[in-house]
Amino acid sequence: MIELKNWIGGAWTEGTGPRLESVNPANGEIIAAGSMAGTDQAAEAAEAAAQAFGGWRRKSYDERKAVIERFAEIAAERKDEMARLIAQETGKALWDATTEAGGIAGKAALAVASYEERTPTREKDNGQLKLRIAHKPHGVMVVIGPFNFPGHLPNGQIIPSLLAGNTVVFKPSEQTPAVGQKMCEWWEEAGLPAGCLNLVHGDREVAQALIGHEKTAGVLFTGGLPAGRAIHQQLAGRPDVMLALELGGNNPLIVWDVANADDAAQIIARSAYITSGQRCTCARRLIVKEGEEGDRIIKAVADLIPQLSVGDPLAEDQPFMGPLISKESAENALKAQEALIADGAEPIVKMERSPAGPAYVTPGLIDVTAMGDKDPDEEVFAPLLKVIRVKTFDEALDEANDTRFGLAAALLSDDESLWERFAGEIRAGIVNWNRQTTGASGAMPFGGPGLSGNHRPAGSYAADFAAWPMASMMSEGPLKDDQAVPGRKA
Ligand SMILES: NC(=O)C1=CN([C@@H]2O[C@H](COP(=O)(O)OP(=O)(O)OC[C@H]3O[C@@H](n4cnc5c(N)ncnc54)[C@H](O)[C@@H]3O)[C@@H](O)[C@H]2O)C=CC1
Ligand SMILES: O=C(O)CCC(=O)N[C@@H](CCC(=O)O)C(=O)O
Repeated sequence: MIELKNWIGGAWTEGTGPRLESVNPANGEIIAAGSMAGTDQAAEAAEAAAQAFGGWRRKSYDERKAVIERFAEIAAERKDEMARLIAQETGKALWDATTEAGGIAGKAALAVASYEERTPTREKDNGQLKLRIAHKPHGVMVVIGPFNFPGHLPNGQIIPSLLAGNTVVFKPSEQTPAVGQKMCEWWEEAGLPAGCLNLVHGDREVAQALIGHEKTAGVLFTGGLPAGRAIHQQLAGRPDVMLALELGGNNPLIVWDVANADDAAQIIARSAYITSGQRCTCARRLIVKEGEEGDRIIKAVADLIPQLSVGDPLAEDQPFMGPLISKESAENALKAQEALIADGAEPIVKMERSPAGPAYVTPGLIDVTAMGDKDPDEEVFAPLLKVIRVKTFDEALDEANDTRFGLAAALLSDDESLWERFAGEIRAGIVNWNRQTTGASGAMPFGGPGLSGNHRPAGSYAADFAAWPMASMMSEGPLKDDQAVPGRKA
């Protein structure tokens, strides 16, 4: 079993808070245990990061980049070890966890490219003056991670932060602390100076202590809307703190004028059911044409569902998907489905408990057309896809945009002119044509409008929230005031 420890100022320290256990949702085994940090230890971590800031920001960009590249080499060498740990801790199928582990290693090169494209120092001459735009680190960045991508997503905030010269306190999700700890061990091995990255384990109380600490200059959060809102409220009146919120979605997928229903069904399944529906980019609403075409698409998805195997994430014969993160999460998802049915939804393929174990559910497909406005605009973080039938493409667009969120959307269509209309009118940050809603590219921004965040996208735009711009006008040569001012006597 992995012993959970906090990493504060370069020292691995026992937590003084409540006991923390990380449970493998596939079989209920405890895979890691220890204690959460006390709130005093959270404060120590923020102080350690503040102390390390001066030394780290004064290192040259190339020196910082070298440490980050060493971390990436370790992550690439140990990808399989990380993939196994991710699979055990999250319940993701090993093939899925392997993709995440590969993303951890790949982030360094992407972040370097983004930094150099978006926030390098630039100078230009306007004839009389030199103009310079430089970028400065904020200071101590608090990174609060989710369970569903416990490595890749916080890593996508830690690396750009460090590259820009910030120092970091990282609090992984209490449901997946071991993956976060493993990444910190690799940073230590890569030679990151003490205090530049600190790890504190804990729940909301520890997060709140970090967010409210006087030395905290930025909060980079990935998680659900309720927690994102609470953080936004905690920081009300603190415009000096950089806040980047990467929240959930209620993502639409329109299928319109498609000849090949079976191929469409494969893409729909990858959008809705990958990672057991536990991706913020998962499609939640399938919008189809009323009548024969819609029926054909729905039938193709319903026929595909029994072929999507659900089982042990580490089985030799890999399943399509593993369990949800916990038994409670499975129970909540089934309750959400029952509430929809009670309010008029018609199950096409019911999401069911799986015999594989209490955290497992099977993919579900449910027609909510008759519910109209009674269909709640909420994210159900599970493999449940709602079907909505509409008459026209205009109605499909209106339906797709009828959400408070705005993270991801996709159109499956053989008609390019529909794609151009979709791209022009859809309100979402990640918008694809004939591709699944999931599996975003790290070479592009990652985030969206509405309640999916606060307009601080991650991905390649993480460079922007990792640094602030400084604009300078520079006049070379000996000081001479040669600017005429009206009303000044010579
Ligand atoms: N837009 C994006 O980039 C992504 C968004 N997500 C969203 O994350 C959610 C799933 O992840 P979960 O781990 O269940 O999210 P969560 O919101 O329950 O927890 C995320 C983190 O927030 C902390 N936390 C919880 N309440 C808090 C509070 N009041 N103040 C401060 N911190 C608090 C937790 O300890 C955890 O570390 C889904 O809603 C999903 O859509 C997940 C991945 C990517
Ligand atoms: O920042 C990046 O490198 C790209 C973001 C990314 O990998 N997104 C994943 C998972 C995020 C989630 O849905 O929870 C995706 O688009 O599938």
